Amino acid sequence: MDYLNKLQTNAPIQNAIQLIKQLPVTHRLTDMYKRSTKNELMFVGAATFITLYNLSAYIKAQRQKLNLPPAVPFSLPLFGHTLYLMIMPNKFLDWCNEKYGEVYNLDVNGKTVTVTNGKSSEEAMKANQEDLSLEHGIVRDLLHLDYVFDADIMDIGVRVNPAVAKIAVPNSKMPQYVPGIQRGLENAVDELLKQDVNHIQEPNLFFQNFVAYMSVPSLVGDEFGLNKEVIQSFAGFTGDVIKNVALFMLVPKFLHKLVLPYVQSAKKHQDVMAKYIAPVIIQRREKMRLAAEAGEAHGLEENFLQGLVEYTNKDKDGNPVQFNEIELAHAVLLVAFASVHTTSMNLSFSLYWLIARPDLMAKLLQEIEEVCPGSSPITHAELGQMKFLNNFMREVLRQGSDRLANGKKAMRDYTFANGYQVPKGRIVESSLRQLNFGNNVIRSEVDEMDPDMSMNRISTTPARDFVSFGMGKHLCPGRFFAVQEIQMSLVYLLKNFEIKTASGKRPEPVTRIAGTIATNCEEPLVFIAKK
Ligand code: HEM
Repeated sequence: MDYLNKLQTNAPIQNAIQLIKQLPVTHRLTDMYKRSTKNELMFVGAATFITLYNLSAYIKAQRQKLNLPPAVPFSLPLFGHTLYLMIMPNKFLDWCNEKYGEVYNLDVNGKTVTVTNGKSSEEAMKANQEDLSLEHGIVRDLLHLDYVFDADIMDIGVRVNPAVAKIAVPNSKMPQYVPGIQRGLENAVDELLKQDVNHIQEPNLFFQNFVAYMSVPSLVGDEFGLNKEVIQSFAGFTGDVIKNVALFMLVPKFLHKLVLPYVQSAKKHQDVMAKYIAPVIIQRREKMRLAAEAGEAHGLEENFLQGLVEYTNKDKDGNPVQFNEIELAHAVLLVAFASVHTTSMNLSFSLYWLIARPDLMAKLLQEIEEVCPGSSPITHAELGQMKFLNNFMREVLRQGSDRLANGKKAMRDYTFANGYQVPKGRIVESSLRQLNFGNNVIRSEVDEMDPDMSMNRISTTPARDFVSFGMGKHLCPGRFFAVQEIQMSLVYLLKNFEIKTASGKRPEPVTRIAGTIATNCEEPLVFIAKK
Protein backbone atom coordinates (compact mmCIF):
# COMPACT_ATOMS: atom_id res chain seq x y z
CA MET A 1 0.00 0.00 0.00
CA ASP A 2 3.11 2.22 0.05
CA TYR A 3 2.50 3.48 -3.46
CA LEU A 4 -0.92 4.78 -2.40
CA ASN A 5 0.65 6.91 0.33
CA LYS A 6 3.21 8.20 -2.16
CA LEU A 7 0.50 9.08 -4.63
CA GLN A 8 -1.32 11.09 -1.99
CA THR A 9 1.73 13.26 -1.32
CA ASN A 10 2.07 14.12 -5.01
CA ALA A 11 1.03 17.81 -5.28
CA PRO A 12 -1.18 17.69 -8.42
CA ILE A 13 -2.94 14.58 -7.16
CA GLN A 14 -3.43 16.17 -3.75
CA ASN A 15 -4.92 19.24 -5.42
CA ALA A 16 -7.27 17.05 -7.40
CA ILE A 17 -8.31 15.17 -4.25
CA GLN A 18 -8.98 18.45 -2.46
CA LEU A 19 -11.02 19.69 -5.39
CA ILE A 20 -13.09 16.51 -5.54
CA LYS A 21 -13.63 16.67 -1.77
CA GLN A 22 -15.04 20.18 -2.11
CA LEU A 23 -17.62 19.22 -4.71
CA PRO A 24 -21.12 19.12 -3.17
CA VAL A 25 -21.87 15.85 -4.94
CA THR A 26 -18.86 14.22 -3.22
CA HIS A 27 -20.30 15.06 0.18
CA ARG A 28 -23.66 13.67 -0.80
CA LEU A 29 -22.05 10.49 -2.11
CA THR A 30 -19.85 9.99 0.97
CA ASP A 31 -22.82 10.69 3.23
CA MET A 32 -24.88 8.26 1.25
CA TYR A 33 -22.11 5.65 1.41
CA LYS A 34 -21.95 6.04 5.19
CA ARG A 35 -25.70 5.93 5.60
CA SER A 36 -26.26 3.05 3.22
CA THR A 37 -26.94 -0.38 4.55
CA LYS A 38 -24.98 -3.37 3.28
CA ASN A 39 -28.07 -4.29 1.22
CA GLU A 40 -28.13 -0.93 -0.51
CA LEU A 41 -24.45 -1.04 -1.40
CA MET A 42 -24.90 -4.55 -2.76
CA PHE A 43 -27.81 -3.26 -4.83
CA VAL A 44 -25.68 -0.51 -6.37
CA GLY A 45 -22.83 -2.96 -6.97
CA ALA A 46 -25.17 -5.43 -8.61
CA ALA A 47 -26.75 -2.64 -10.62
CA THR A 48 -23.41 -1.49 -11.99
CA PHE A 49 -22.46 -5.00 -12.95
CA ILE A 50 -25.75 -5.89 -14.59
CA THR A 51 -25.83 -2.75 -16.70
CA LEU A 52 -23.17 -4.30 -18.88
CA TYR A 53 -25.36 -7.32 -19.48
CA ASN A 54 -28.39 -5.25 -20.34
CA LEU A 55 -26.91 -2.93 -22.93
CA SER A 56 -27.83 -5.24 -25.77
CA ALA A 57 -31.48 -5.48 -24.62
CA TYR A 58 -31.57 -1.68 -24.45
CA ILE A 59 -30.25 -1.26 -27.97
CA LYS A 60 -32.71 -3.89 -29.25
CA ALA A 61 -35.70 -2.09 -27.66
CA GLN A 62 -34.61 1.19 -29.25
CA ARG A 63 -34.59 -0.45 -32.68
CA GLN A 64 -38.12 -1.82 -32.41
CA LYS A 65 -40.83 0.31 -33.97
CA LEU A 66 -42.81 0.79 -30.76
CA ASN A 67 -44.22 3.99 -29.33
CA LEU A 68 -41.80 3.83 -26.41
CA PRO A 69 -42.35 5.90 -23.25
CA PRO A 70 -40.02 8.88 -22.77
CA ALA A 71 -36.63 8.03 -21.28
CA VAL A 72 -35.79 10.25 -18.32
CA PRO A 73 -32.48 12.01 -19.07
CA PHE A 74 -29.44 12.34 -16.79
CA SER A 75 -28.93 8.59 -16.59
CA LEU A 76 -25.40 8.24 -15.23
CA PRO A 77 -22.96 5.82 -16.86
CA LEU A 78 -23.30 2.45 -15.11
CA PHE A 79 -25.40 3.84 -12.22
CA GLY A 80 -28.34 4.91 -14.37
CA HIS A 81 -30.91 6.68 -12.16
CA THR A 82 -30.23 4.45 -9.15
CA LEU A 83 -28.26 7.11 -7.27
CA TYR A 84 -30.99 9.73 -7.62
CA LEU A 85 -33.45 7.23 -6.18
CA MET A 86 -31.14 6.56 -3.26
CA ILE A 87 -30.28 10.18 -2.52
CA MET A 88 -33.57 12.01 -3.10
CA PRO A 89 -36.25 9.45 -4.00
CA ASN A 90 -39.34 11.55 -3.25
CA LYS A 91 -38.24 14.65 -5.12
CA PHE A 92 -36.77 12.70 -8.02
CA LEU A 93 -39.87 10.56 -8.61
CA ASP A 94 -42.25 13.50 -8.20
CA TRP A 95 -40.15 15.48 -10.68
CA CYS A 96 -40.21 12.56 -13.16
CA ASN A 97 -43.99 12.19 -12.77
CA GLU A 98 -44.56 15.88 -13.32
CA LYS A 99 -42.20 16.19 -16.27
CA TYR A 100 -42.71 12.88 -18.07
CA GLY A 101 -46.28 11.95 -17.24
CA GLU A 102 -47.78 8.62 -16.35
CA VAL A 103 -45.37 6.29 -18.16
CA TYR A 104 -41.61 6.77 -18.54
CA ASN A 105 -38.39 4.80 -18.51
CA LEU A 106 -35.71 4.84 -15.83
CA ASP A 107 -32.44 2.95 -15.64
CA VAL A 108 -32.65 1.25 -12.25
CA ASN A 109 -30.34 -1.38 -10.80
CA GLY A 110 -28.73 -1.85 -14.16
CA LYS A 111 -31.94 -2.32 -16.15
CA THR A 112 -34.27 -0.08 -18.10
CA VAL A 113 -37.61 -0.31 -16.32
CA THR A 114 -40.86 1.39 -17.18
CA VAL A 115 -42.33 3.36 -14.29
CA THR A 116 -46.06 4.00 -14.20
CA ASN A 117 -48.07 6.33 -12.02
CA GLY A 118 -51.64 7.62 -11.86
CA LYS A 119 -54.13 5.81 -14.12
CA SER A 120 -51.40 3.93 -16.00
CA SER A 121 -50.22 2.49 -12.69
CA GLU A 122 -53.75 1.29 -11.93
CA GLU A 123 -53.80 -0.22 -15.40
CA ALA A 124 -50.53 -2.07 -14.75
CA MET A 125 -51.77 -3.35 -11.40
CA LYS A 126 -55.03 -4.62 -12.88
CA ALA A 127 -53.48 -6.10 -16.04
CA ASN A 128 -53.92 -9.76 -16.98
CA GLN A 129 -51.08 -12.12 -16.07
CA GLU A 130 -50.77 -12.95 -19.79
CA ASP A 131 -49.88 -9.30 -20.47
CA LEU A 132 -48.03 -8.12 -17.38
CA SER A 133 -46.96 -10.87 -15.00
CA LEU A 134 -45.89 -10.50 -11.39
CA GLU A 135 -45.06 -14.19 -11.36
CA HIS A 136 -42.46 -13.68 -14.07
CA GLY A 137 -41.34 -10.21 -13.00
CA ILE A 138 -40.68 -10.95 -9.34
CA VAL A 139 -41.43 -14.52 -8.30
CA ARG A 140 -39.33 -16.14 -11.02
CA ASP A 141 -36.95 -13.54 -12.46
CA LEU A 142 -35.99 -11.78 -9.23
CA LEU A 143 -36.61 -14.20 -6.36
CA HIS A 144 -36.07 -17.32 -8.48
CA LEU A 145 -38.62 -19.35 -6.50
CA ASP A 146 -38.72 -21.65 -9.50
CA TYR A 147 -35.23 -22.81 -8.48
CA VAL A 148 -36.70 -23.92 -5.14
CA PHE A 149 -39.99 -25.49 -6.27
CA ASP A 150 -40.96 -27.67 -9.19
CA ALA A 151 -43.61 -26.63 -11.73
CA ASP A 152 -46.55 -28.23 -9.85
CA ILE A 153 -45.77 -26.42 -6.61
CA MET A 154 -45.22 -23.13 -8.43
CA ASP A 155 -48.67 -23.72 -9.90
CA ILE A 156 -50.12 -24.14 -6.39
CA GLY A 157 -48.48 -20.86 -5.36
CA VAL A 158 -49.63 -18.85 -8.33
CA ARG A 159 -53.04 -20.32 -9.10
CA VAL A 160 -54.28 -22.45 -6.19
CA ASN A 161 -53.20 -20.42 -3.13
CA PRO A 162 -55.09 -17.26 -4.21
CA ALA A 163 -58.23 -19.35 -4.81
CA VAL A 164 -57.91 -21.19 -1.48
CA ALA A 165 -57.17 -17.93 0.38
CA LYS A 166 -60.46 -16.45 -0.82
CA ILE A 167 -62.29 -19.42 0.75
CA ALA A 168 -60.10 -19.91 3.83
CA VAL A 169 -59.59 -16.34 5.10
CA PRO A 170 -62.46 -14.09 3.89
CA ASN A 171 -63.74 -11.23 6.02
CA SER A 172 -66.77 -13.27 7.09
CA LYS A 173 -64.57 -15.90 8.77
CA MET A 174 -62.46 -13.46 10.79
CA PRO A 175 -64.44 -13.86 14.06
CA GLN A 176 -63.65 -17.58 14.09
CA TYR A 177 -59.90 -16.89 13.73
CA VAL A 178 -59.75 -14.65 16.83
CA PRO A 179 -59.19 -17.40 19.46
CA GLY A 180 -56.47 -19.13 17.38
CA ILE A 181 -54.60 -15.89 16.74
CA GLN A 182 -54.88 -15.04 20.45
CA ARG A 183 -53.44 -18.44 21.44
CA GLY A 184 -50.67 -18.01 18.89
CA LEU A 185 -49.71 -14.57 20.06
CA GLU A 186 -49.67 -15.67 23.69
CA ASN A 187 -47.37 -18.55 22.66
CA ALA A 188 -45.19 -16.00 20.86
CA VAL A 189 -44.97 -13.85 23.97
CA ASP A 190 -44.19 -16.92 26.16
CA GLU A 191 -41.37 -17.93 23.83
CA LEU A 192 -39.96 -14.63 22.60
CA LEU A 193 -40.61 -12.22 25.48
CA LYS A 194 -39.93 -14.41 28.53
CA GLN A 195 -38.06 -11.88 30.67
CA ASP A 196 -39.25 -8.82 32.52
CA VAL A 197 -36.92 -6.82 30.29
CA ASN A 198 -36.43 -8.23 26.79
CA HIS A 199 -33.75 -6.88 24.47
CA ILE A 200 -34.53 -7.48 20.82
CA GLN A 201 -31.33 -7.07 18.85
CA GLU A 202 -32.72 -8.23 15.51
CA PRO A 203 -36.25 -6.84 15.27
CA ASN A 204 -36.68 -8.22 11.78
CA LEU A 205 -36.25 -11.82 12.90
CA PHE A 206 -38.27 -11.18 16.04
CA PHE A 207 -41.31 -9.93 14.12
CA GLN A 208 -41.12 -12.75 11.58
CA ASN A 209 -41.10 -15.34 14.38
CA PHE A 210 -43.85 -13.50 16.23
CA VAL A 211 -46.08 -13.57 13.15
CA ALA A 212 -45.25 -17.23 12.49
CA TYR A 213 -46.36 -18.15 16.04
CA MET A 214 -49.70 -16.45 15.36
CA SER A 215 -50.18 -17.68 11.81
CA VAL A 216 -49.14 -21.32 11.95
CA PRO A 217 -51.92 -22.57 14.28
CA SER A 218 -54.57 -20.55 12.42
CA LEU A 219 -53.48 -21.18 8.84
CA VAL A 220 -51.88 -24.62 9.06
CA GLY A 221 -53.33 -26.21 12.19
CA ASP A 222 -53.22 -26.23 15.98
CA GLU A 223 -51.10 -29.41 15.80
CA PHE A 224 -48.13 -27.21 14.86
CA GLY A 225 -48.79 -24.31 17.24
CA LEU A 226 -45.78 -25.15 19.41
CA ASN A 227 -43.66 -26.99 16.85
CA LYS A 228 -40.55 -24.81 16.82
CA GLU A 229 -39.14 -26.32 13.64
CA VAL A 230 -42.31 -25.67 11.66
CA ILE A 231 -42.63 -22.17 13.13
CA GLN A 232 -39.02 -21.28 12.39
CA SER A 233 -39.30 -22.54 8.82
CA PHE A 234 -42.57 -20.66 8.31
CA ALA A 235 -40.83 -17.55 9.67
CA GLY A 236 -37.47 -17.94 7.96
CA PHE A 237 -38.27 -19.26 4.50
CA THR A 238 -38.90 -15.88 2.84
CA GLY A 239 -35.79 -14.33 4.39
CA ASP A 240 -33.68 -17.23 3.11
CA VAL A 241 -35.07 -16.77 -0.41
CA ILE A 242 -34.48 -13.00 -0.33
CA LYS A 243 -30.90 -13.53 0.90
CA ASN A 244 -29.97 -14.99 -2.49
CA VAL A 245 -31.42 -12.17 -4.58
CA ALA A 246 -28.25 -10.03 -4.67
CA LEU A 247 -26.16 -13.05 -5.65
CA PHE A 248 -28.48 -14.01 -8.50
CA MET A 249 -28.45 -10.37 -9.65
CA LEU A 250 -24.66 -10.40 -9.75
CA VAL A 251 -24.27 -13.73 -11.53
CA PRO A 252 -25.41 -13.83 -15.18
CA LYS A 253 -28.41 -16.11 -15.70
CA PHE A 254 -26.53 -18.70 -17.75
CA LEU A 255 -24.27 -19.31 -14.73
CA HIS A 256 -27.08 -19.64 -12.16
CA LYS A 257 -27.05 -23.42 -12.39
CA LEU A 258 -23.44 -23.42 -11.21
CA VAL A 259 -24.13 -21.41 -8.05
CA LEU A 260 -27.40 -23.15 -7.19
CA PRO A 261 -25.91 -25.99 -5.10
CA TYR A 262 -24.32 -23.37 -2.80
CA VAL A 263 -27.47 -21.36 -2.11
CA GLN A 264 -30.09 -24.02 -1.48
CA SER A 265 -30.87 -22.87 2.08
CA ALA A 266 -34.60 -23.15 1.29
CA LYS A 267 -34.24 -26.94 1.00
CA LYS A 268 -34.05 -27.38 4.79
CA HIS A 269 -37.46 -25.72 5.12
CA GLN A 270 -38.97 -28.12 2.59
CA ASP A 271 -37.59 -31.03 4.62
CA VAL A 272 -39.15 -29.67 7.83
CA MET A 273 -42.55 -29.27 6.14
CA ALA A 274 -42.39 -32.75 4.62
CA LYS A 275 -41.38 -34.27 7.99
CA TYR A 276 -44.17 -32.74 10.09
CA ILE A 277 -46.98 -31.61 7.80
CA ALA A 278 -47.15 -34.47 5.29
CA PRO A 279 -48.09 -37.10 7.97
CA VAL A 280 -50.86 -34.83 9.27
CA ILE A 281 -52.23 -34.47 5.74
CA ILE A 282 -52.32 -38.27 5.43
CA GLN A 283 -54.23 -38.49 8.76
CA ARG A 284 -56.66 -35.78 7.72
CA ARG A 285 -57.34 -37.50 4.39
CA GLU A 286 -57.98 -40.82 6.13
CA LYS A 287 -60.41 -39.12 8.50
CA MET A 288 -62.15 -37.48 5.53
CA ARG A 289 -62.38 -40.84 3.73
CA LEU A 290 -63.93 -42.57 6.76
CA ALA A 291 -66.38 -39.71 7.31
CA ALA A 292 -67.40 -39.79 3.62
CA GLU A 293 -67.97 -43.55 3.83
CA ALA A 294 -70.13 -43.07 6.92
CA GLY A 295 -71.98 -40.19 5.24
CA GLU A 296 -70.90 -37.80 8.02
CA ALA A 297 -69.14 -34.43 8.06
CA HIS A 298 -65.42 -34.87 8.73
CA GLY A 299 -65.43 -32.12 11.36
CA LEU A 300 -61.86 -31.03 10.59
CA GLU A 301 -61.01 -27.45 11.41
CA GLU A 302 -61.29 -25.13 8.41
CA ASN A 303 -58.04 -23.36 7.65
CA PHE A 304 -55.66 -22.67 4.77
CA LEU A 305 -54.03 -26.11 4.83
CA GLN A 306 -57.43 -27.81 4.96
CA GLY A 307 -58.46 -25.72 1.94
CA LEU A 308 -55.40 -27.01 0.08
CA VAL A 309 -56.08 -30.60 1.18
CA GLU A 310 -59.62 -30.40 -0.19
CA TYR A 311 -58.66 -28.54 -3.38
CA THR A 312 -59.35 -30.57 -6.52
CA ASN A 313 -57.35 -29.92 -9.64
CA LYS A 314 -58.00 -31.16 -13.17
CA ASP A 315 -55.45 -33.25 -15.07
CA LYS A 316 -54.83 -32.70 -18.78
CA ASP A 317 -57.81 -34.96 -19.63
CA GLY A 318 -60.11 -33.03 -17.32
CA ASN A 319 -60.20 -35.71 -14.57
CA PRO A 320 -60.24 -34.52 -10.95
CA VAL A 321 -56.92 -34.99 -9.15
CA GLN A 322 -55.60 -33.86 -5.80
CA PHE A 323 -52.12 -32.76 -4.84
CA ASN A 324 -50.13 -35.31 -2.85
CA GLU A 325 -49.08 -34.72 0.76
CA ILE A 326 -45.47 -33.77 -0.06
CA GLU A 327 -46.57 -31.23 -2.66
CA LEU A 328 -49.03 -29.72 -0.19
CA ALA A 329 -46.49 -29.70 2.65
CA HIS A 330 -44.06 -27.78 0.42
CA ALA A 331 -46.85 -25.46 -0.73
CA VAL A 332 -47.31 -24.33 2.89
CA LEU A 333 -44.01 -22.49 2.42
CA LEU A 334 -45.66 -20.47 -0.32
CA VAL A 335 -48.43 -19.48 2.10
CA ALA A 336 -45.65 -18.41 4.45
CA PHE A 337 -44.05 -16.57 1.57
CA ALA A 338 -47.20 -14.51 0.89
CA SER A 339 -48.00 -13.83 4.53
CA VAL A 340 -45.02 -13.62 6.91
CA HIS A 341 -42.82 -10.95 5.37
CA THR A 342 -45.71 -8.60 4.58
CA THR A 343 -47.49 -9.01 7.93
CA SER A 344 -44.35 -8.87 10.08
CA MET A 345 -43.11 -5.80 8.27
CA ASN A 346 -46.37 -3.94 8.83
CA LEU A 347 -46.51 -5.03 12.47
CA SER A 348 -43.01 -3.67 12.87
CA PHE A 349 -43.87 -0.41 11.04
CA SER A 350 -46.83 0.01 13.42
CA LEU A 351 -44.73 -0.33 16.55
CA TYR A 352 -41.96 1.93 15.30
CA TRP A 353 -44.56 4.57 14.35
CA LEU A 354 -45.98 4.40 17.85
CA ILE A 355 -42.51 4.75 19.39
CA ALA A 356 -41.63 7.62 17.05
CA ARG A 357 -44.92 9.38 17.75
CA PRO A 358 -45.80 9.33 21.48
CA ASP A 359 -48.97 11.32 20.65
CA LEU A 360 -50.28 8.41 18.53
CA MET A 361 -49.21 5.93 21.21
CA ALA A 362 -51.20 7.89 23.83
CA LYS A 363 -54.32 7.91 21.62
CA LEU A 364 -54.12 4.18 21.00
CA LEU A 365 -53.57 3.39 24.69
CA GLN A 366 -56.58 5.54 25.54
CA GLU A 367 -58.74 3.71 23.00
CA ILE A 368 -57.61 0.32 24.31
CA GLU A 369 -58.49 1.45 27.85
CA GLU A 370 -61.94 2.61 26.70
CA VAL A 371 -62.85 -0.38 24.51
CA CYS A 372 -61.27 -3.36 26.25
CA PRO A 373 -59.86 -2.47 29.65
CA GLY A 374 -58.22 -5.03 31.93
CA SER A 375 -56.40 -8.16 30.96
CA SER A 376 -59.10 -10.03 29.03
CA PRO A 377 -58.25 -10.72 25.37
CA ILE A 378 -59.82 -8.50 22.74
CA THR A 379 -62.90 -9.76 20.89
CA HIS A 380 -63.75 -9.35 17.22
CA ALA A 381 -66.61 -6.98 18.09
CA GLU A 382 -64.29 -4.81 20.19
CA LEU A 383 -61.76 -4.61 17.38
CA GLY A 384 -64.56 -3.28 15.19
CA GLN A 385 -65.19 -0.48 17.70
CA MET A 386 -61.58 0.75 17.65
CA LYS A 387 -61.82 3.61 15.17
CA PHE A 388 -58.42 5.10 15.94
CA LEU A 389 -56.74 1.70 15.57
CA ASN A 390 -58.43 1.24 12.18
CA ASN A 391 -57.34 4.68 10.93
CA PHE A 392 -53.83 4.22 12.29
CA MET A 393 -53.54 0.80 10.61
CA ARG A 394 -54.69 2.19 7.27
CA GLU A 395 -52.15 5.00 7.43
CA VAL A 396 -49.36 2.60 8.44
CA LEU A 397 -50.16 0.49 5.39
CA ARG A 398 -50.29 3.54 3.11
CA GLN A 399 -47.01 4.93 4.47
CA GLY A 400 -45.28 1.56 4.25
CA SER A 401 -45.89 0.87 0.59
CA ASP A 402 -42.93 0.75 -1.78
CA ARG A 403 -42.23 3.79 -3.93
CA LEU A 404 -41.75 1.49 -6.91
CA ALA A 405 -43.22 -1.99 -6.65
CA ASN A 406 -45.17 -4.83 -8.22
CA GLY A 407 -42.52 -5.17 -10.94
CA LYS A 408 -44.45 -7.02 -13.63
CA LYS A 409 -42.82 -8.46 -16.73
CA ALA A 410 -44.36 -7.71 -20.13
CA MET A 411 -45.14 -11.15 -21.55
CA ARG A 412 -45.61 -9.58 -25.00
CA ASP A 413 -45.31 -6.06 -26.41
CA TYR A 414 -47.82 -4.18 -24.26
CA THR A 415 -49.77 -1.04 -25.17
CA PHE A 416 -51.07 1.28 -22.45
CA ALA A 417 -54.42 3.05 -22.84
CA ASN A 418 -52.51 6.29 -23.49
CA GLY A 419 -50.74 4.70 -26.47
CA TYR A 420 -47.29 4.16 -24.99
CA GLN A 421 -45.84 0.73 -25.64
CA VAL A 422 -43.31 -1.42 -23.82
CA PRO A 423 -41.41 -4.26 -25.45
CA LYS A 424 -41.82 -7.90 -24.40
CA GLY A 425 -39.57 -8.65 -21.43
CA ARG A 426 -39.68 -5.12 -19.97
CA ILE A 427 -40.34 -4.77 -16.21
CA VAL A 428 -43.21 -2.38 -15.47
CA GLU A 429 -43.19 -0.85 -11.98
CA SER A 430 -46.12 0.78 -10.20
CA SER A 431 -45.69 3.89 -8.04
CA LEU A 432 -47.63 2.68 -5.00
CA ARG A 433 -46.75 5.52 -2.67
CA GLN A 434 -47.65 8.08 -5.31
CA LEU A 435 -51.03 6.38 -5.78
CA ASN A 436 -51.61 6.38 -2.02
CA PHE A 437 -50.69 10.03 -1.47
CA GLY A 438 -50.82 11.78 -4.85
CA ASN A 439 -47.12 12.66 -4.57
CA ASN A 440 -44.18 10.98 -2.86
CA VAL A 441 -43.26 14.03 -0.78
CA ILE A 442 -46.73 14.31 0.76
CA ARG A 443 -46.65 13.40 4.46
CA SER A 444 -43.15 12.00 4.11
CA GLU A 445 -41.92 13.41 7.45
CA VAL A 446 -42.44 11.34 10.61
CA ASP A 447 -44.40 14.18 12.21
CA GLU A 448 -46.76 14.33 9.25
CA MET A 449 -48.14 10.80 9.73
CA ASP A 450 -51.83 11.44 10.40
CA PRO A 451 -54.35 8.65 11.07
CA ASP A 452 -57.21 11.17 10.89
CA MET A 453 -56.60 11.42 7.14
CA SER A 454 -58.08 7.93 6.75
CA MET A 455 -61.41 9.27 8.00
CA ASN A 456 -62.76 5.94 9.25
CA ARG A 457 -62.36 4.22 5.90
CA ILE A 458 -61.83 0.54 6.58
CA SER A 459 -58.20 -0.58 6.57
CA THR A 460 -58.94 -3.64 4.44
CA THR A 461 -61.02 -1.89 1.77
CA PRO A 462 -58.95 -0.98 -1.29
CA ALA A 463 -59.37 2.45 -2.84
CA ARG A 464 -57.66 4.61 -5.41
CA ASP A 465 -55.70 6.22 -2.59
CA PHE A 466 -55.11 2.91 -0.79
CA VAL A 467 -53.36 0.37 -2.98
CA SER A 468 -51.09 -1.25 -0.38
CA PHE A 469 -52.97 -4.54 -0.87
CA GLY A 470 -52.96 -4.16 -4.65
CA MET A 471 -56.05 -3.69 -6.80
CA GLY A 472 -58.12 -5.58 -9.33
CA LYS A 473 -58.24 -9.35 -9.59
CA HIS A 474 -54.97 -9.90 -7.73
CA LEU A 475 -56.03 -7.83 -4.73
CA CYS A 476 -54.58 -9.49 -1.62
CA PRO A 477 -57.04 -12.13 -0.33
CA GLY A 478 -55.13 -12.38 2.98
CA ARG A 479 -55.67 -8.75 3.98
CA PHE A 480 -58.43 -9.40 6.55
CA PHE A 481 -56.31 -12.00 8.30
CA ALA A 482 -53.17 -9.84 8.20
CA VAL A 483 -54.88 -6.75 9.59
CA GLN A 484 -56.59 -8.78 12.31
CA GLU A 485 -53.27 -10.31 13.37
CA ILE A 486 -51.53 -6.93 13.46
CA GLN A 487 -54.33 -5.22 15.37
CA MET A 488 -54.63 -8.04 17.92
CA SER A 489 -50.85 -8.01 18.41
CA LEU A 490 -50.78 -4.26 18.96
CA VAL A 491 -53.55 -4.42 21.57
CA TYR A 492 -51.96 -7.35 23.42
CA LEU A 493 -48.39 -6.03 23.28
CA LEU A 494 -49.35 -2.52 24.38
CA LYS A 495 -51.45 -3.85 27.25
CA ASN A 496 -48.60 -6.00 28.49
CA PHE A 497 -45.36 -4.21 27.59
CA GLU A 498 -43.75 -0.83 27.52
CA ILE A 499 -41.89 -0.77 24.21
CA LYS A 500 -39.03 1.55 23.24
CA THR A 501 -35.85 1.64 21.21
CA ALA A 502 -32.77 0.34 23.04
CA SER A 503 -30.89 3.55 22.17
CA GLY A 504 -33.75 5.73 23.38
CA LYS A 505 -33.59 7.48 19.99
CA ARG A 506 -36.61 8.27 17.86
CA PRO A 507 -36.72 5.63 15.12
CA GLU A 508 -37.38 6.16 11.42
CA PRO A 509 -40.37 3.80 11.14
CA VAL A 510 -39.94 2.90 7.47
CA THR A 511 -36.54 2.58 5.82
CA ARG A 512 -36.03 1.84 2.13
CA ILE A 513 -33.67 -0.30 0.12
CA ALA A 514 -32.23 1.62 -2.83
CA GLY A 515 -34.70 4.42 -2.07
CA THR A 516 -37.67 2.43 -3.29
CA ILE A 517 -38.41 -0.82 -1.44
CA ALA A 518 -39.89 -0.35 2.04
CA THR A 519 -38.25 -2.38 4.76
CA ASN A 520 -38.09 -2.72 8.54
CA CYS A 521 -36.33 -0.30 10.82
CA GLU A 522 -33.39 -2.19 12.36
CA GLU A 523 -33.12 -0.15 15.56
CA PRO A 524 -32.96 -2.70 18.45
CA LEU A 525 -35.99 -2.69 20.76
CA VAL A 526 -36.67 -3.22 24.46
CA PHE A 527 -39.93 -4.78 25.70
CA ILE A 528 -40.46 -4.18 29.42
CA ALA A 529 -43.24 -6.25 30.99
CA LYS A 530 -45.91 -4.12 32.70
CA LYS A 531 -46.62 -5.26 36.25
C1 HEM B 1 -50.01 -6.61 5.65
C2 HEM B 1 -49.88 -7.77 5.03
C3 HEM B 1 -50.02 -7.99 3.55
C4 HEM B 1 -49.78 -7.13 2.52
C5 HEM B 1 -49.33 -5.66 2.58
C6 HEM B 1 -50.07 -7.85 1.29
C7 HEM B 1 -49.96 -7.29 0.03
C8 HEM B 1 -50.32 -7.95 -1.12
C9 HEM B 1 -50.35 -7.36 -2.44
C10 HEM B 1 -49.94 -5.92 -2.77
C11 HEM B 1 -50.77 -8.29 -3.31
C12 HEM B 1 -51.07 -8.10 -4.80
C13 HEM B 1 -49.98 -8.55 -5.71
C14 HEM B 1 -50.40 -8.33 -7.18
O1 HEM B 1 -50.74 -7.22 -7.54
O2 HEM B 1 -50.37 -9.31 -7.93
C15 HEM B 1 -51.01 -9.51 -2.55
C16 HEM B 1 -51.42 -10.70 -3.10
C17 HEM B 1 -51.59 -11.86 -2.36
N1 HEM B 1 -51.56 -12.01 -0.99
FE1 HEM B 1 -51.12 -10.54 0.30
N2 HEM B 1 -50.45 -9.12 1.62
C18 HEM B 1 -50.44 -9.25 2.99
C19 HEM B 1 -50.78 -10.37 3.72
C20 HEM B 1 -51.19 -11.58 3.20
C21 HEM B 1 -51.56 -12.75 3.97
C22 HEM B 1 -51.60 -12.83 5.49
C23 HEM B 1 -51.86 -13.75 3.08
C24 HEM B 1 -52.34 -15.17 3.34
C25 HEM B 1 -52.93 -15.57 4.43
C26 HEM B 1 -51.70 -13.19 1.74
C27 HEM B 1 -51.93 -13.87 0.58
C28 HEM B 1 -51.84 -13.32 -0.68
C29 HEM B 1 -52.06 -14.07 -1.90
C30 HEM B 1 -52.40 -15.56 -2.00
C31 HEM B 1 -51.91 -13.16 -2.96
C32 HEM B 1 -52.03 -13.44 -4.46
C33 HEM B 1 -53.39 -13.01 -4.96
C34 HEM B 1 -53.59 -13.25 -6.45
O3 HEM B 1 -52.61 -13.37 -7.17
O4 HEM B 1 -54.76 -13.31 -6.87
N3 HEM B 1 -51.29 -11.89 1.86
N4 HEM B 1 -50.75 -9.27 -1.23
